[in-house]
Amino acid sequence: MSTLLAFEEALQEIKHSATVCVETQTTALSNALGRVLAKDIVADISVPPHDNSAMDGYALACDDWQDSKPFKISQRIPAGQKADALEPGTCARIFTGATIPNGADCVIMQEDAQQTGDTVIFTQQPFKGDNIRPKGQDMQAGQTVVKAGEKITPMHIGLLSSLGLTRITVYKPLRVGILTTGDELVPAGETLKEGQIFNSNGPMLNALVTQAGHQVALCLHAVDTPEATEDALEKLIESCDVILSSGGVSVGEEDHVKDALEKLGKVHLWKIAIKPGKPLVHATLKGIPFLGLPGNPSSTLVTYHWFARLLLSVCSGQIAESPTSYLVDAGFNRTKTIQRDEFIRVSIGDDGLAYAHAQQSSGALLAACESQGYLHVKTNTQIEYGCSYSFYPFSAF
Ligand SMILES: Nc1nc2c(c(=O)[nH]1)N[C@H]1C(S)=C(S)[C@@H](COP(=O)(O)OP(=O)(O)OC[C@H]3O[C@@H](n4cnc5c(N)ncnc54)[C@H](O)[C@@H]3O)O[C@H]1N2
Ligand code: MOO
Repeated sequence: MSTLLAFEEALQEIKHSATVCVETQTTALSNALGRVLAKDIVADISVPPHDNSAMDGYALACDDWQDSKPFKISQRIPAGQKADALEPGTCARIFTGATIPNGADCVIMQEDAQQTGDTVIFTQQPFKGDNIRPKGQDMQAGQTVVKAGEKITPMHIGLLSSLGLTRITVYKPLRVGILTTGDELVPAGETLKEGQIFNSNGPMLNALVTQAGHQVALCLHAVDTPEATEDALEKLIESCDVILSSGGVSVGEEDHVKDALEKLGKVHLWKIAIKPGKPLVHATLKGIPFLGLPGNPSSTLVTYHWFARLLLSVCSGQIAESPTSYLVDAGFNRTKTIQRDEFIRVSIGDDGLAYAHAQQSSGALLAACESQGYLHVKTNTQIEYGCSYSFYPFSAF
């Protein structure tokens, strides 16, 4: 146990060893959803570009107001039209989004006005700035509005369109290679022979990588021999920016991934104090970052969520953000402690408490599908009913 690296230390080590491994390109903003911004975007105009009305109503200088005083309507300003300077002592009929004329400093909404012909009276006293959206309220010219490393969301597409942008600089998609290992594995669709199981980690990793916005460049499978493992790794090195593997990282003589890594590259860390996922291995192969995830499907899932997701984020140019968590109270007790940080698959009950799925084996995947996230129980910690622990919904990853 003493040789296991602490969870937080492993996270920091993987995060700090990773660098951006993709080039940049420009792309149409309309095609940029989910891409990673490569250069800060600085607003070159203010939005809105001029003071404008937040209401349909009347623009005037509020110092001119007196209770029930009739105001002449000296101009009509629909949105999208140039406004003339306000004739002193008058008001302008104005509509939502229209430019505030020079000389006016408030807008009275039409529900608080009585218009007769081309005059209008206002019974409520207005104040400076009422119903005016000032120039630059949303963004000021010169302001950095989106930072390099942010993933473009639909809100960003709207925001950048409001600056008039049509093209932006993004990182090229990260090409991820996936290697599954194991003599017992056959692809779904084939017929199982005695002792065989279907390969579930390959398709699951493919989906996780794709969901994160990266490109799966090559998926290979290697039987449990050193030659097959090295051969597959050599092929992945040729065509990928980062490589993930599943299985073959434990201590048995059928586990060849770690030896192959030592032969072809440099191993940085092996074995972490987490459950599930202990035999995780991190290496570099000819300059290419590599993470070997343990083969038990829930260990693959947990180590992907915590470590591979982080590595791929940094390599793809993203700002490495920790997954969002919140504190929830446990709805169960467990007196036994273990010397590993544990990620228990739990659901949140109607009472707001976290309940552990009955099946916590690292070989079981249905438990993850039937749960809502992880309860993080730190090393050597008991679980006490009603005490708070960090809950990470699966959507946080
Ligand atoms: N003597 C010890 N044995 C084991 C240790 C240990 O410390 N000492 N650690 C255990 C832990 S913890 C884990 S986790 C596993 C991880 O082992 P590997 O990463 O070497 O994985 P494999 O042995 O190749 O496979 C483990 C398990 O997962 C199934 N598997 C593998 N790949 C897939 C796949 N693509 N799809 C579906 N299922 C897969 C495989 O059939 C095995 O059942 O080691 C423990 N042993
Ligand atoms: O650490 Mo292993 O992933 O529990 O089975």
